[in-house]
Amino acid sequence: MKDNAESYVTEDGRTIGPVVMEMKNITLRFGGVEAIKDISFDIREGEIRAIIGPNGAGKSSMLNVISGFYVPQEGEVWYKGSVRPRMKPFQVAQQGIARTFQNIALFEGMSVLDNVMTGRLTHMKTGMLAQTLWKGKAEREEIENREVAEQIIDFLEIQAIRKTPVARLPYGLKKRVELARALAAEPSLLLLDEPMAGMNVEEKEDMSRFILSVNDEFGTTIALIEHDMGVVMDLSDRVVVMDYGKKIGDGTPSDVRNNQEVIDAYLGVAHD
Ligand SMILES: Nc1ncnc2c1ncn2[C@@H]1O[C@H](COP(=O)(O)OP(=O)(O)OP(=O)(O)O)[C@@H](O)[C@H]1O
Repeated sequence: MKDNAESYVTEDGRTIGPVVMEMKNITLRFGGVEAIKDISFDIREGEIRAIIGPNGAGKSSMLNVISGFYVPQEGEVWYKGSVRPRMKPFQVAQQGIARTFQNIALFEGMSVLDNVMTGRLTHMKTGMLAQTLWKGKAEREEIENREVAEQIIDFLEIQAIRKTPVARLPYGLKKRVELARALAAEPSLLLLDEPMAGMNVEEKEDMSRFILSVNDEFGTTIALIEHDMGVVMDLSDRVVVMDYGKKIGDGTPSDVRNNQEVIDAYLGVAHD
């Protein structure tokens, strides 16, 4: 077990830094339903951390706690060394956290480029009044933001569709545009909500490759939730497994794969 402040180098030569986020004894209820039951785990800088589990395990609820959208009734979320208070979405973005959604949340009528540009909003310092008064400054800022958006479009290999309205794209490409928009915010922590859901094998392979490249090239810490155990095993450094709101496994993919409780949960073994 490594110390929280310690960095280490993985077998494939990537550096995993100290703990950036710590979930401490999180319990989340919706009325009488306990969606998360006293769960603790951490996320280290630079790692790919997956949260997996069968239907209704509590993964989406957990991602919403990580993103600050839900505030748990019990427990604390520590981020970059302090307890995180209740936050508004723009404050979450200012903390360097960006996310994608399971049910794609893009502006369908807008082009790919314009959608990616919306990811730059937190970086735009010039307000509406200032834009009128200092046109030159606003224009410079627009050019800078556009350059970042174009770089991300190149990185995710979607140049050919940059002017295409999102509504016309197949599902797999829409997911990639969502990833591009999240990356445009230049997050230090990227949250992915079932990034491979509904994809065919080829699209899943592409998405896996891009997730690995984002982590490798930009050093972005990635936390993702996924229903399908297989797809995240090759991708993740560490995996949390949830079932019925509880944590039933936490460790490297091989630790988790050999955990009998995890095997039972995925095979649908009856609970006492
Ligand atoms: N907004 C809500 N109001 C009431 N109950 C909720 C709400 N969100 C989730 N739940 C309940 O909490 C439990 C966990 O749901 P959650 O969506 O977090 O699981 P999940 O692992 O993401 O499932 P799936 O893989 O099917 O998306 C379920 O029993 C669900 O019905």
